[in-house]
Amino acid sequence: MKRIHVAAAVIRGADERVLIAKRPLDKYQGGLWEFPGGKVEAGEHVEVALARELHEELGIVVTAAQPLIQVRHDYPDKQVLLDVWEVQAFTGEPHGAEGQPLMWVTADQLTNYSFPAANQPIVAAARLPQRYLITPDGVAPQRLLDGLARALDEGIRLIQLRAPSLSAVDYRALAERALGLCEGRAQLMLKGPLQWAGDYPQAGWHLTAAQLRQGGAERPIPAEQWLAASCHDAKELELAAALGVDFITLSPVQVTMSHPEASPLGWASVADLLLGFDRPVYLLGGLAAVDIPRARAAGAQGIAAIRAFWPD
Ligand SMILES: Nc1nc2c([nH]c(=O)n2[C@@H]2O[C@H](COP(=O)(O)OP(=O)(O)OP(=O)(O)O)[C@@H](O)[C@H]2O)c(=O)[nH]1
Ligand SMILES: [Mg+2]
Repeated sequence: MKRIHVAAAVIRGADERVLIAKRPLDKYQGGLWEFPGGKVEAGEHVEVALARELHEELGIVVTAAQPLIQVRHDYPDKQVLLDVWEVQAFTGEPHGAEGQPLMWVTADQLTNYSFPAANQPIVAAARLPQRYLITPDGVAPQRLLDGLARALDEGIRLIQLRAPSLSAVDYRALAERALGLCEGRAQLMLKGPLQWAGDYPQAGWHLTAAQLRQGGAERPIPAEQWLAASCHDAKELELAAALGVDFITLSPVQVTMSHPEASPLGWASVADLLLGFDRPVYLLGGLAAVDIPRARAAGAQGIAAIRAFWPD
């Protein structure tokens, strides 16, 4: 069976809301919500197809778009490659040119709508920012919380509380305070034994590669809690996908000050590793905000960093 190449769009409105459309009842998967788009024609460039489909279905003209995520999915009767782009700017007022109902929803509200089975990673990608801040280790708790507050002011929306030099008791106390600070403003990811995850329903859990390698065959925490993992090679990507994580970090892309001994993957092998991996990926290791476009072009969600995103 030939895989059908589909161009689809996460369209951001002025208030960061996302446009979704209801598939007509007489179509394949009719009645489910979708990200507007359609099939790429033979020989057509995907960006051209995206612009054409959005003009046909919504009457808008795309003026700025960048790749968000690629998802391969096998339905019982067809195989699709969903090539999803984030549309940041367009002209015209979207309307359902084919009579399909439209809705603008916040990214977090996307989880309240029924999408085709292939869409789960797309919804995750639409909800996640481009920057993932990892906190520096060895910073006194009050200074760390002050830094976090400033990072939030600077627009950081996803944070991993990493403090390997703290005792379990001190880490948990810090986690409580950091959660209070992040409430309603950012998603906090915690690290540590999985048994702790139930104590922090607002937090996500970020697994180490060692936890991933020990892990079973089932997602260890509820779907409402974000689950992430640190990956370094093809084997760990495979384990992360099998466990059903929502997103990963892939490192080290370049040599970094925090892990000078690790040999870097380099951009070429990063792009190879990401081909066919259908969950949001943050590239990590010696990267900064200027590398985000390159990360996107390589198929990643964005960049994870300590130094580059810590407001010191
Ligand atoms: N546009 C779009 N298609 C999706 C999504 N998720 C998903 O599985 N698909 C699948 O990808 C394919 C896209 O086809 P489509 O029906 O939009 O194609 P099209 O606009 O060219 O329409 P037509 O060929 O039916 O006239 C369908 O098999 C659809 O089920 C999504 O979020 N958006
Ligand atoms: Mg369509």
